[in-house]
Amino acid sequence: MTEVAERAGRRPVTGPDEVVRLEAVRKVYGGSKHAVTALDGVTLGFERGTFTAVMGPSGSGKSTLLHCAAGLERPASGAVRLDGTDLASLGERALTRLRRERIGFVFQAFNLLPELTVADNVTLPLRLAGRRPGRGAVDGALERVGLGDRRGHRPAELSGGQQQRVAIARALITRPAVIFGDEPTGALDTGNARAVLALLREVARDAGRTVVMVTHDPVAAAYADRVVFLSDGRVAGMLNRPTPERVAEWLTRLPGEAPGGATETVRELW
Ligand SMILES: Nc1ncnc2c1ncn2[C@@H]1O[C@H](COP(=O)(O)OP(=O)(O)OP(=O)(O)O)[C@@H](O)[C@H]1O
Repeated sequence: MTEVAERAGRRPVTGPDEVVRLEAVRKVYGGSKHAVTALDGVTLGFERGTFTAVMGPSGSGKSTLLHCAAGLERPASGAVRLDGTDLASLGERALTRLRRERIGFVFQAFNLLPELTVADNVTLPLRLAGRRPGRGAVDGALERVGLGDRRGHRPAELSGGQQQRVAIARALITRPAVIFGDEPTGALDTGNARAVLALLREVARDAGRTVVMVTHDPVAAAYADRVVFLSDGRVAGMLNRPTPERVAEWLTRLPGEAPGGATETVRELW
């Protein structure tokens, strides 16, 4: 753990092609009496076209990390850069605009509007941003997620997996710099979860998007290029080219000290 933190301190301020960079981010909830340190000095970069899974025990700070990286919450100290912009330099309106235009979100509960068609759900972020969606863009996004023939359907007429794919098409429509997923497969059965994970991987590899996903599931995490492990609000380690077995092994070591293998994987990265 210490090794990661120390090495993180020596890293350059921005990496080669990092779309998102957190630098010594601390986030504290509550007042002085009941303060909870959700993030305790997280330094981390996410490179363009990569798929990262964020894992760790309940309460380790995964959602808080996502929220700070996406500008949904402001850190107590430290910095977040997204697509070249220091989020602290933006006021609320500019931050909202940046979120709409540069970030896609995929949540466990698909968050589709039931009264809108699939096509209208997908184009919602563009319309909220005052842009007029072209038919080609909508069809392209729906075809990418394998739902080209469902544009006129309502969410209730689709399976959970299909609804999540609509949510991914909606996340893609603005051509965002980064897509954040908070347990995107948490409500899906195995088959649908696999399809959604394969799609997220494809979105990173083929479409060059940067995907960051919080998950509790080692099998889901193994679809990513890299797993970041959090423990007590800190980066406890990282694993490149994860397999479900190695991820599970890592999880059993958290939040305690990570011996042998941890050092080996830390070396892989730094
Ligand atoms: N709005 C809040 N107010 C007070 N404390 C909070 C708030 N949000 C999170 N926390 C606390 O911050 C810590 C980190 O929470 P976070 O939700 O980021 O963890 P997590 O790893 O995503 O957990 P889980 O896997 O259970 O979703 C926890 O101790 C949590 O109780």
